[in-house]
Amino acid sequence: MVRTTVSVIKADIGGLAGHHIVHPKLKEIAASELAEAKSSRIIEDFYITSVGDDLQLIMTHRKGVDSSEVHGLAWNTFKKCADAAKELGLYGAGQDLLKDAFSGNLRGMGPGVAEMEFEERPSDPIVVFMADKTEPGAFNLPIFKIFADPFNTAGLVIDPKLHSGFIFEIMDVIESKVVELSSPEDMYDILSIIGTPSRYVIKRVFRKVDREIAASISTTRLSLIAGKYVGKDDPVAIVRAQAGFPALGEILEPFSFPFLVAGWMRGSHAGPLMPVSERDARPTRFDGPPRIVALGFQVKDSKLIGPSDLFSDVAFDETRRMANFIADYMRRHGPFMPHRLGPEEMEYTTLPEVLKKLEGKFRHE
Ligand SMILES: O=C(COP(=O)(O)O)[C@@H](O)[C@H](O)[C@H](O)COP(=O)(O)O
Repeated sequence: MVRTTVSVIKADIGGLAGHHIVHPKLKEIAASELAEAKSSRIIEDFYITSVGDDLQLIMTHRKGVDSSEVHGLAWNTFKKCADAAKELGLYGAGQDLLKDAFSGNLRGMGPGVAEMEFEERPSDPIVVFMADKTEPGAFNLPIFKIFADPFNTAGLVIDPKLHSGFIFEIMDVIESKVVELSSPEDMYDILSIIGTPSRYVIKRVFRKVDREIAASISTTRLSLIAGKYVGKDDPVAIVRAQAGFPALGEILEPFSFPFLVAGWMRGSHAGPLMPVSERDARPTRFDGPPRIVALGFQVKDSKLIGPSDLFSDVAFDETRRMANFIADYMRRHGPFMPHRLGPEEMEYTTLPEVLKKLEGKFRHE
């Protein structure tokens, strides 16, 4: 049986009008690079889109996860786009390409990667999530709800295939360590760490009965690679749906609540995560508010059928209205916490430079 790999690889390689949107020319270049790779069978299929100023390469292939050929293809594509971004004078051209030379894998190089390999079911629906102006830990709350909260996912109670629960692989991004915890039995332990999303990030989820991959989330923290703020990580995730996995509607349900995430202006503010259509993935207000797009595909013979732009549903209108209301409320705090993030998270922004200047002005009392 053929195994298919889905790779979602993204990078911010330059924005039109600041950190706003991707110029169409960059999408054209990426499309022509991936079309060539498809004809030479490096990949089987692809879909290109953008969310805010992040270029998104959604690809299927048969080379497995961490394939140097596929990662190399993404790297070279981003490099070509970055060159074009420089020529066009786009803002932050090449921003997420933090290393000079590709050395076989994108890990630690800047672009965000979510990948999974599986044997296709007769019908295999997936959801690809792409966020802008936030960090990977933003997925902790919705992924937990999808795979562990029976008030969100009815199937955890009703469906025998989901009833034994899921295994969460959680990464400590500061110490580069992972831990596996199982739901429902380790639920309180899971929550005790993923409630600190700046440090503990859900990386993968497996179905407990057979360890089948259920979700994969990018964990790149750009500031930890670069040692300073170089734009937000803007994570991506892949989630499998239906027939032994949560239903499409159970996967989307957590996003009907515009929960607060870290990011927004200068990566330094808490704000509501707004679910939007591809058309509305153009953050402007205070460089945000942070937003997320969800695309639904069927994977068939390693080809991508679709997508359907899932948050374009009017059922999310009320969430967007609430997100705008929360954005107003949070903005009125100006430079005060908890709108502005706490000192630990501000360490990787430009605030420490400002505080340093003040050091000499303090006197003991
Ligand atoms: O967080 C931001 C950009 O993140 P992004 O590139 O979208 O990951 C922005 O809010 C910038 O920090 C802000 O526009 C200031 O940018 P600079 O003028 O310092 O480049």
